[in-house]
Amino acid sequence: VIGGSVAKPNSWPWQISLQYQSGSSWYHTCGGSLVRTGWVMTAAHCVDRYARNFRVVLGEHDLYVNGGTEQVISVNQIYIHPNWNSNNVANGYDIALLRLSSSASLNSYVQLASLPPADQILPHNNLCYITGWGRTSTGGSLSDQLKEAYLPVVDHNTCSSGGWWGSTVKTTMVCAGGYAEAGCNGDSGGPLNCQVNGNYYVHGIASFVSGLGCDTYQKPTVFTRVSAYISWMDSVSVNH
Ligand SMILES: CC(C)c1ccc(NC(=O)[C@@H]2CCCN2C(=O)[C@H](CCCC[NH3+])NC(=O)C(F)(F)F)cc1
Repeated sequence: VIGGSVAKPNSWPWQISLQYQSGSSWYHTCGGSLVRTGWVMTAAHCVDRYARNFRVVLGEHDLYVNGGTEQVISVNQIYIHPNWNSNNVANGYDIALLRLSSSASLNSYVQLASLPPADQILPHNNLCYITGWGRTSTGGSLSDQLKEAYLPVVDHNTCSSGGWWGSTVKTTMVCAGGYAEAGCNGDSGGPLNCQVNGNYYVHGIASFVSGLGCDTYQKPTVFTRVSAYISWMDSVSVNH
């Protein structure tokens, strides 16, 4: 996350750290959201590479400090959207569901995300926050502690216009961005937390930013629009 500030610990209790094993160590690679006690929602591009060992850390704040609130659960199965094409993130479908090997215990540090109703579209400038442990500057290092940044919605009309993202952005995506705030590598898969009638809902899954830099002018962070995939998620979790 570029800009913003360190989040109050566990104030986004559905945020998870998706980690992969290399040798005997584990590394943060993406964010994600707990959507059922046994299911995590993340980006397809986070898990579409060669078979890796993944684990999910819930109740996390500082990646390098054991705060005593963490729950570490291994990933049993990965369900990537069937239409996802790793060679073309502009197509959309950058969404995956991870089946956990055991159920998370819900408490004040670990809670389920609220998902929006199917097909809900938020208005321009709707209040949202991106959260994540991603790079704090383009080419910089990951954040040790979970960060949050104010990222108001940029409506499709604006986001898909010339000078902005143009036709790269589809209606199955949500754009959000200030001018100094943005998602960055390592925030992928994490939530765009949007306030609707006083409650926060996960409306986006961090998908891509400009290859020219995470906070490039008129290239707001692009998220998978969660409300476009409610029925797909229901069908996966009901059948598995
Ligand atoms: C749509 C197409 C023209 C396109 C547009 C932007 C990109 N951006 C990028 O690839 C930049 C550079 C490093 C990682 N990155 C990203 O945008 C990465 C992974 C994208 C996955 C693409 N296979 N995503 C993120 O950093 C984010 F925003 F989710 F936190 C890639 C492709």
